[in-house]
Amino acid sequence: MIFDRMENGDYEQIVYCYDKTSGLKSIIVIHDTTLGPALGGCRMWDYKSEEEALRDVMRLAKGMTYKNAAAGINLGGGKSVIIGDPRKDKSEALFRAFGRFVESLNGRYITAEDVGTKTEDLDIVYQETNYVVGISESYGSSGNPSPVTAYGVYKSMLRTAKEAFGEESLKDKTIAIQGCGNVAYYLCKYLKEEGARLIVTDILEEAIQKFVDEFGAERVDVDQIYEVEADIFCPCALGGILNDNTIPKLKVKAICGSANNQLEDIERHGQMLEERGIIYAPDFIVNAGGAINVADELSGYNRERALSKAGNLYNQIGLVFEIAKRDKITTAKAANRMAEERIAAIKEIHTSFLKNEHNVYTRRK
Ligand SMILES: NC(=O)C1=CN([C@@H]2O[C@H](COP(=O)(O)OP(=O)(O)OC[C@H]3O[C@@H](n4cnc5c(N)ncnc54)[C@H](O)[C@@H]3O)[C@@H](O)[C@H]2O)C=CC1
Ligand SMILES: O=C(O)CCC(=O)C(=O)O
Repeated sequence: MIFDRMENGDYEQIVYCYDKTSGLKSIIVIHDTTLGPALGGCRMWDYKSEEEALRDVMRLAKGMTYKNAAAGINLGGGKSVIIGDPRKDKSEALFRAFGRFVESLNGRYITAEDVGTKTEDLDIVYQETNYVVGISESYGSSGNPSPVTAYGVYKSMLRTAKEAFGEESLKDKTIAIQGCGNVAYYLCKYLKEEGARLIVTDILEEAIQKFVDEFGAERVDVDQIYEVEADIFCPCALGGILNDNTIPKLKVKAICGSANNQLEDIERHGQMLEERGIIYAPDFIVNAGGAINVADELSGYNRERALSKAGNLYNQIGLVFEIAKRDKITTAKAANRMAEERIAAIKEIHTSFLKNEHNVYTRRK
């Protein structure tokens, strides 16, 4: 069955990694390496089943192919998951064991952070492999990608507001934020400065409290976030949250957030949003700042350059809105089209033989 799923989604490689002593159970998925080695973070989550973990990592890996392609990054798409509770199951041995499996792929997969993993975890991974980005700045790396991701989300939200409300200001706009984590935190700094009103939720009480205290945000229960009266819904937690149950509840004019894979079904739920007159800013365009930031490391990290490229997501989102209107398709489809066209074009120029094939990884200083 797994080969059927790989064939249907055009996946290159799935690697199951197990280490008895550390208890590591991890899945690394390489979706597509047309543009270069597969880049994507490592998520640590307490999945209820192996199937749930596999489904998540396959969706995330494919999303990275599209994200990197649309953002103009010369890298393919991959992702990994570690099955376990990030609050209880982390250890040095676990992350070193994971690092050894990443190393065994010899550069076909480059890991980074995602939900449940942090810069300090990746510093441990770095003990075993060079194929890791977003480690501590003291190693000459780019550090935590979340501030740059948040900047890209903020710029994308300005462009989305222009599309939805006719002006790019977020002043006095109400933003409903799902997930009070890393990206949401840095994003809220911008939103607060703009004079937006914030409504937040999280499954963790302490995470919410920080946003209430620091940003004066209003809190709601986890399920209420879909029903609040707001201008923009900003998903910053996990994926699959725009679905048959939630879309009919939404009372917003636009959606723009950092979470990966927000639409449970790209075709159907993209269409449902369109029919409800809700402007959807496709997730993998909006949240590409993180990938842009860590990918920049591979050519000798420069913060200003990374921020400037993340800021350009304002224009990228604008382009997606234009393509959607021009081709009379949903914004979700327009974003996919943009990525697919770039991959197809680059594949074409890769047909001729080059002795020293240019490898982006070797450019790292
Ligand atoms: N950190 C980065 O630079 C990037 C993050 N992303 C995506 O953005 C999203 C957020 O990432 P981070 O802020 O780094 O993660 P994080 O782990 O710091 O924050 C996620 C927050 O969501 C909360 N959460 C989980 N399930 C929830 C639910 N059902 N309802 C409400 N809250 C819930 C968690 O308790 C946590 O506080 C993820 O989907 C991630 O894949 C995408 C690109 C880059
Ligand atoms: O932002 C990162 O940490 C690396 C890229 C990634 O995994 C993502 O954008 O989801």
